Amino acid sequence: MFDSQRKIYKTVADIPGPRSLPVFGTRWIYWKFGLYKLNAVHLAYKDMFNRYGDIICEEALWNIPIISVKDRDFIEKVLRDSGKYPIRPPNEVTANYRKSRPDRYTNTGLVNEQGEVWAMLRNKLTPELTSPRTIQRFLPEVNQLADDFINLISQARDSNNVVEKFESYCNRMGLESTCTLILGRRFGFLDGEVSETATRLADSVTSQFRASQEAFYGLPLWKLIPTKAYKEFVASEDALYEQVQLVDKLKIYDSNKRFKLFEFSIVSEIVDTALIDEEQSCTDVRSVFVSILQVSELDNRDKKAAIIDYIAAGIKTLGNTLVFLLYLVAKHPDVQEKIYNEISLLAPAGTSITAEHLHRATYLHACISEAHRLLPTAPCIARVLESEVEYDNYRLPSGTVVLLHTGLACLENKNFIDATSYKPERWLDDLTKKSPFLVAPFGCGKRMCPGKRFIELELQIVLAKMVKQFHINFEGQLKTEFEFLLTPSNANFILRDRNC
Ligand code: HEM
Repeated sequence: MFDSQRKIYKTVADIPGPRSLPVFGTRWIYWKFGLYKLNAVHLAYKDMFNRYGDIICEEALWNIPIISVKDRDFIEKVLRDSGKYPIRPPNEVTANYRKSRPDRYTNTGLVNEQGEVWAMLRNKLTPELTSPRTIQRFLPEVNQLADDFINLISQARDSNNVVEKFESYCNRMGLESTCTLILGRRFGFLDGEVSETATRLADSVTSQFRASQEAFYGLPLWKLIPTKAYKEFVASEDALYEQVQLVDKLKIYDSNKRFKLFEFSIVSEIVDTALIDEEQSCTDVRSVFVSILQVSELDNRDKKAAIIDYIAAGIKTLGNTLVFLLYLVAKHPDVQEKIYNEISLLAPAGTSITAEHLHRATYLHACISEAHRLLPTAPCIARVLESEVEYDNYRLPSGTVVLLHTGLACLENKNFIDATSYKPERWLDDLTKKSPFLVAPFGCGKRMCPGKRFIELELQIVLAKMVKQFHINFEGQLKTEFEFLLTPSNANFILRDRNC
């Protein structure tokens, strides 16, 4: 095609990719006899980029194009140029289900909404969660969570110091930490016995991610009939909802330190009481919960939906990220010793980790950034283009869905020297620090993850305490699957006490 200056340009239809079928598009590649497996979508993209080059076109049902890119400049341009309301394609299963339940939801929630409704939810629901003050206040609680986690995995070791299925313990940590952050109290998910609630919640979140995976990469048959995946999704949404219903009966202290039964119907009274209580205690961890209850402009249904979304967004993301970080550290004993030396100097044995220690633990930070670069839980950022973008002589019109493969771009030697090696030292160099659009484990811009600060704190404290307590080992290679997130499976860690 030509533009007004007779310059030749190519369109979306010219972008290479797997063969497309009428109506079904390229979704056949994940069918039973297709080229790739649905639980290994991350490997499929690696292969497709090798076959077709740096830009690929897949087609969803009704031949709707989805463009995948791993070029650094393209990624940067799309993320940098996003406007007032950046559009992330919604999770269709969640959005459809929520629209069918007006008794429970007035909108599709912060994760899935767009435009002014999204901006309103973001404005009302996230300031407390993203505030550095909230995170500082949470520090003693995170120290305690990390101690309880270490206690749990110490007990879980067999006689050879092996913890089998380590990822299940990390998911329990994700569950306990996120619920503590969002609901303001401990739930006991790190106690020795796995409670039925913990199992149900963790299973619900796994089902949600699996259903999202099938909805996005498979055929959306669930729009016609309730498929197995769809039924599982509905059951998981119900389980999460019921869990939040329990919160309606949460006991919290009133200003005279007496227990009070919390009901959503008397929100304002409880909020007032809780607020007085907040002011009296600087170690209180209920501020996020209270801030959600406090938004007078929001319907109670929106408050419950926000709690559900936060819990669902936090559990597995944190669990997976923790496994990846500890795996990379386990595979690099030299790195582990450097962390140990740094932390032992800053926070000698028996002392809690403070904000000051963390501020000065530059090597610890570098180890975490490098793990995000090499094994990111969310290896791709999705956007809908808000205006036309030109790339390599292609013109992509506004409205095109693009998948920005930051995870794969991070593994390219043209973007990072010796890109596939775990080298935390690279983060001590100022040049590497200037890669905010490539190493973006929490996304970018106005739609960036509001849980980022909390997760960063949690990862720093858990890593520091784990390395202080154990020599961490891992035999062989970590297996990963793709469940809308990069997910570890059957991870067996060897944890030897340092003081033995
Ligand atoms: C290691 C843990 C986590 C990772 C890797 C992670 C990653 C992400 C990513 C990549 C996005 C998309 C950002 C974008 O499109 O630019 C996102 C969005 C989001 N995350 Fe997280 N997340 C984590 C933990 C959490 C936690 C603990 C919470 C809540 C307490 C949370 C709540 C959310 C919400 C509500 C959104 C949607 C924000 C919006 O669209 O405005 N996440 N997260």
